[in-house]
Order: sequence, then structure tokens, then C-alpha cells
Amino acid sequence: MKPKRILADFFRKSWYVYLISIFLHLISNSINVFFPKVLGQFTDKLQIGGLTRDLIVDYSLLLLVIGVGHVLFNGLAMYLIMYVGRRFEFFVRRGLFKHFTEMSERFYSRNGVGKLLSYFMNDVTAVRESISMGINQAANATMLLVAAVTMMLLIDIPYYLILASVFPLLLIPVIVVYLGPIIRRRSLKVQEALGTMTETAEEQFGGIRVTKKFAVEPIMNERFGKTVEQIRHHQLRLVRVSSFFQALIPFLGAIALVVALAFGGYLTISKQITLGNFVALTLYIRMLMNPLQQIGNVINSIQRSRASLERLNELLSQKSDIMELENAKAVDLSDAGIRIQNLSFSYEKTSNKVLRDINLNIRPGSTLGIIGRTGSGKTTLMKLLLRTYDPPPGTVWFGNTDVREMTLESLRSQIAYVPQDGFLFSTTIRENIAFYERDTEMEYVEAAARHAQIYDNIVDLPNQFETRLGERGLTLSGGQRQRTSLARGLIKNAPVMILDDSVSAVDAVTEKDIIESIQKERSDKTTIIIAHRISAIKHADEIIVLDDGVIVQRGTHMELLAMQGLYATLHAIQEEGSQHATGTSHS
Ligand SMILES: Nc1ncnc2c1ncn2[C@@H]1O[C@H](COP(=O)(O)OP(=O)(O)OP(=O)(O)O)[C@@H](O)[C@H]1O
Repeated sequence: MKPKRILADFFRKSWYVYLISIFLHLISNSINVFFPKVLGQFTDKLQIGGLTRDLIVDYSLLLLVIGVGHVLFNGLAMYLIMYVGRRFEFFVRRGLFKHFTEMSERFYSRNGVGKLLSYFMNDVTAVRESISMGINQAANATMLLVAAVTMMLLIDIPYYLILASVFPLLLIPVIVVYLGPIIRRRSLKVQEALGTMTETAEEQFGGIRVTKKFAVEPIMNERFGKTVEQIRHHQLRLVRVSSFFQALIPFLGAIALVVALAFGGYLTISKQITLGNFVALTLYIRMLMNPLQQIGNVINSIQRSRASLERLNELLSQKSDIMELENAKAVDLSDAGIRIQNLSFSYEKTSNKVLRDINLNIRPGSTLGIIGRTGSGKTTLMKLLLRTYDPPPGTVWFGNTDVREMTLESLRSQIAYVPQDGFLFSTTIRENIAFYERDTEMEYVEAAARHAQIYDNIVDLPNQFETRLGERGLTLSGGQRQRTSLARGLIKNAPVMILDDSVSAVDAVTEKDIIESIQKERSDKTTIIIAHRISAIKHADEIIVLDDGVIVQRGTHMELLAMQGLYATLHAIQEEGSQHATGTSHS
């Protein structure tokens, strides 16, 4: 989908449905406009006493046929337009989703989930309403207006009477020009407020467990109440102007009817027009009221949906900041080393450097351990390896290829990244583990679960590997979730694996089993283990200690212990802690 052109793209695909629908409206309205004419003739016949029993039956049947014909074609036309409106919704929502999946992590840090959901729900619906109901009503109303005015001109009603009666309606365009932009501006505010509410709701439902444990429901209610109050405020401002606008149009129609009654009535009693023509004139003017009301609705809805369309087009114009080069290369990572050269990085141009002058060589098949205080830049370094953020050119290399010149597919499909807070989807455990390849055979799923030390927990569940997690299913404990996510990483059997503090929520014995299993399974593959506990990384070929974005120490476990520094300090503290825990302290 090209940016800024969702409507044009859509109309190009669906124009013929609109054409058929407008044609059906045309037939429907052409039938309908005969109603007043036939009724006028009926009145004239009645007045001159020319009505017979047979004629009454004939007129009744004729009116019935007009009514049925009008409803039938109108219904068909409405169905087509509604159908195509729903297709628009489908088309845009699918396009939006695809666009979102192409956006980088930076985009998601800037736009909350709630805000993105509000584009899906509120904005798409607002545009759909105006291109289905809006076009339907506009086509219908315009035709009815033209047909009614034409019929008035064709029957014997003086032009000056028609002009006088229709004159108040000529003020409508003036009102539209004045009030339209006000409606649009206020509507934009409403959409923004709805977005904020969805965002707050999403965050508050996500954090409901924390809220409950701290018993701060009143504060949350108040915070949410404020966002709802904002919507009410903006919506009332919109309702005030749009109701005024919508009421003005039928009001002008009513004035037109008063003119027709007064002026037409005078001409009838002075015998300048027939009673039948007077009835037809008032019915035609009355007939104009509905389309006028509809046109008011349509203009209102178009103004509101223009605000939403602008928001959607603006969103779809945003490009991902992680772009693949046209001649990007696929690199086989199984025999490619990872080289980091003079890497410094900050998230925003103006913010402080999170990593400074990092130099690192990871041989293919080796294990690197990373340890460091919280916030020292460990995860950031991994994000740059995975290119979820762009490192500066020439700083991150896989073999002889700069990561920025690799295809994203070859990079990410060959790295298994296991984050600390492994997210699990609301589906079965088996599908969560076999996430990368859903049709992986069960024996591999089970093996991965064994290596991640989660197998025994899973087989104790009611439906074992087929147990559903999440919204409609069971919830796992933090440690179980972490190990399930670890199994998902292990099953990929990727040339490079990154464990980003992925065993932090398991006990020391389980951690030891997991690490031993990983060592055995991945003896010839590159593994990077980030941990706060030295026990998880001490077997690594090289360990780096990060502090405030700088590598302050590097070496093997034994080498680092021999140096005085952060590593030895951490080791001493952790050893002391574990002695306390096992009751072996002598102090
Ligand atoms: N998306 C982001 N935008 C801006 N700053 C960020 C972002 N992510 C992390 N930071 C900042 O970068 C610094 C390093 O964060 P990082 O997550 O890399 O640390 P870490 O060493 O992995 O910490 P931990 O051990 O707690 O996981 C922190 O100061 C953090 O606030």
C-alpha cells in the first residue's frame, strides 16, 4: 500500500461496485419521483369527480408498484455499498497490520499499543462509515434532489414558484464552507482522545495485577476517569457544532415548505395553478427534506472521517528506520565470526552514549559471557547485533559483512534470541515452543523442553503440550514462562544463540542443569550468555564485564578472578550469598 493514498488505492479496486450501486440508486429514485405526480393526478381526478372504482384500484396498484420498485432497487444498492465498505475495512486493517509488522522497535517505543489499536478500531471505522453510508446517502440524495426538481419543472408549476420555494436551500453550501473545517478540527481532537483512552486502558489492564497488589485502584480509576472526561469534553464540543449543522439543513427545508405552502396556496386559490399541481409541489418540496437531511449527515461524516483519514495516511507514510539495502547479502552464520569494532551508540542523537568504544571478537562456535550492572548496556549490545536498532556503519560485522549490509531474514533466522521476559502467546505450549516452525515434530519439541528443564512441569499439566496458555488458558509461573521461552530458542538450533538473562528466574540447581545441557547441545555453535549470576557464565570461553557502556574487564573466569575488579567483587558477593543460603557461612 502506497502511503497517503489509501482511499485512491481502494477506489481503484472497487470503482465498479460503486458504479453499479449508483446506477441502482438511479433506477430506484427514477421510480420514486413518480409518486407525487401520480398522487397529483389522482387529486385532480378526485376534484373533477372523474374517479371510478376501477381507477381507484389502478392508482392504488400503480402506487404499490412504485413503492415496491423503489424499495427493491434501493435495498440492493445499499447492500452493495455496505459490502464494499466492509471490504475497505478489511483492506485497510490488513494493510495497517502489515505496515506495523514492518516497523522497527523504535516505532513501538514511541507509539503505545493502545494508540495503534485505536487506529485499527476508531479511525478505520470512521472512514468506512463515510465511504459506505456516506456515498450511499450522497448518491441517493443528489439523485432524488435532481429528479424532484426536474419533475417539478416538467409538470405545470410556474418557474418563479419553484425558485421561490427552493431558494432557502441555496444557503446550504455557505454553511458547509463555514462549519466544515470546525467539525473536522473537533473530530481530530475526539480521535486523539479516543487513542489516549485505548492506550491508558491497555496499560492499566496490562498492569492490573500490580495495581491490585498495591491496592491503588482508586488512583487508577481517577487516572482512567481523566481520559474518559477528555473524550466527553471533545465529543460534546463536536456534537454541539455537528448537531447545529445537521439541524440547520432540515430547518432550511422547512422554510422552503412554508414558502411553497403560502405562495403555492395563494396561487391555487387565485386559480393560477391547479389543486393537483399544488399537492405535487408540496410533496416534491417535502420529498427534498429527506435528501437534504442526508446530505447534512454525509457532510458531517465526511468532515469527521477526513480527520481519521489524515491520521491513517500520516501513519502509513512513516517508514521503518531499519531498512534492508537493495543489494543486501545473505551470510551463513555457522562459520562466521562476530566482530564489533569501535562501537559507540546512543538511542537518540541528543541523548547520552549507552555503549562506548566496544571492541569484541567472537569466534564461530565459541561461548561469550557478558556480565555487568543493570543498565550497563548488555541488552543494547544484543539489539545492535540483531539490528533491531541500527549500529553506526562499520561497527558490527558477521564474517566480512557489515550487519547493515545483510538481509534481515538471513540475520534473524540464524540467531535465536531468548529475552529475559519471554513473551508467550495465547496458544498451546507446543505451538509456543515450535514458534519458529509450527510443524516441527513432537520429538524435537519434547527434546527442547527437556534441555530447558521444563519438560516435567509440562507433562504435569492437564493437556500436557496441548495446554493452552494466556487469556482463555492457564498461566505459568515466571520461571516456567522463562524456561518455555528458552525451549523456543533452543529448538531453533540456530548457529548463534543469545540468552539475555534468560535463566534469571530459575533456582541455582535448575540453572546449573540448563547451562550444562546448553554447553553439551551447542558445543560447536556460537552462544552468547548475558547473566547477573557468575554461575551461568563461568564456563564461557571469554567473559566481558560491562560497566556504564564500557568493557571494563575481559578474560576467562579464572583470569578475571585473578584480577582485582568488578568481576572478583561480584564473585565474592555471590559466593557469600550462596554460602548464607546453604548455611555454610562461618561468620
Ligand atoms: N529504547 C530505549 N530508548 C532509550 N533508552 C534506552 C532504551 N532501551 C534502553 N535504554 C537505556 O539504555 C541503557 C542500557 O540499557 P540496557 O537495557 O542495554 O541495559 P542492561 O545492561 O541490559 O540492563 P539489565 O541488566 O537491567 O537488563 C539504560 O540506561 C536504559 O535506560
